Amino acid sequence: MTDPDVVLEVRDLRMRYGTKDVLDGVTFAAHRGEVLALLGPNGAGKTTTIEILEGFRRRSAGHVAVLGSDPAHGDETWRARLGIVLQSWRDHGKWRVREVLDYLGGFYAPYATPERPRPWNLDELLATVGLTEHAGKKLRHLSGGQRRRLDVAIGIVGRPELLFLDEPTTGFDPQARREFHDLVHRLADAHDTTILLTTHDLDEAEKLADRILILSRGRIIADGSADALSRRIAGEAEVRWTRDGQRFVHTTPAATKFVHELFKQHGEAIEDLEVRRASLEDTYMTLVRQAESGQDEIVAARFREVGAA
Ligand SMILES: Nc1ncnc2c1ncn2[C@@H]1O[C@H](COP(=O)(O)OP(=O)(O)OP(=O)(O)O)[C@@H](O)[C@H]1O
Repeated sequence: MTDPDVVLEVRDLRMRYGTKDVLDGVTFAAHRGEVLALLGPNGAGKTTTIEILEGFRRRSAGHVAVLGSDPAHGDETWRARLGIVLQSWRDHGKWRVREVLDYLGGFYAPYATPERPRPWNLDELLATVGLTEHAGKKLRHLSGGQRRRLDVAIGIVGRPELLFLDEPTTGFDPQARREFHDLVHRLADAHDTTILLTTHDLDEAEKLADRILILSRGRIIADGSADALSRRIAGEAEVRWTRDGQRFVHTTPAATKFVHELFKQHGEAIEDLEVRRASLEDTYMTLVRQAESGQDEIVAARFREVGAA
């Protein structure tokens, strides 16, 4: 029987453009309320994957179920349960923010349920994405960041159960980025929305995602929390300290024990102590480099270990 908590199920997904295999057996699943970040180098196939899941692109082979349906045959009711924020959205510059949201929101009204009133209340939505004071502005007068906030508002106006975000924070200033991160957490925690996002900002992925998926050479080469990936793959921490004006660096898998010994030996002579675990960026670079240099077997074995953790 299918698990109703599984919102996305992708098994052995393949995509070929001409003679080029872009997706070569992609497999992963997402559960209700989970936030997944899909990472990978330029051209890895992230947008292709997302477009297949959205029903905008026909896959070459493999099994895909999105909210229980095959996206290649998704009907209107199915589509109304999805939210999509594309990399860019072209439209009429003379429209005003409030009008666009009101107009698009209207399409979702027939699909309202007691648990999910649709569309989102307009004033609440404008406040949620920080566009209240720009509600009367024409689209062509919005700044890049305001435009991106509107893209997000368009993506969530129908209160989606599953939201796709393709590089959502491009052009956001630090405050808008932080507000957007809070919104993603709220959508996942309070509204039980499952979110699949792509980003090249690893710091953002680490902050937002419950799970990180790394796509490289047509396959998922890692799937796990940022913490689990960095612990299982990079394993070691770097300890830095100063003693008598001299700087020291030591790499160890047992940082706490090492620091304890260090203090036992040198006590207060230790200054500027720092313990640094491998960041998601270190992990990402290691994994992608291994995959690209053809060490897929090692990567796959480690992936299985992480998966089993
Ligand atoms: N319609 C198409 N026809 C032929 N090749 C395509 C088509 N769309 C994408 N590709 C190729 O497929 C590969 C994957 O592209 P895709 O846009 O999915 O990658 P991406 O991971 O989203 O990249 P980026 O990080 O640069 O956005 C690229 O090599 C691209 O050139």
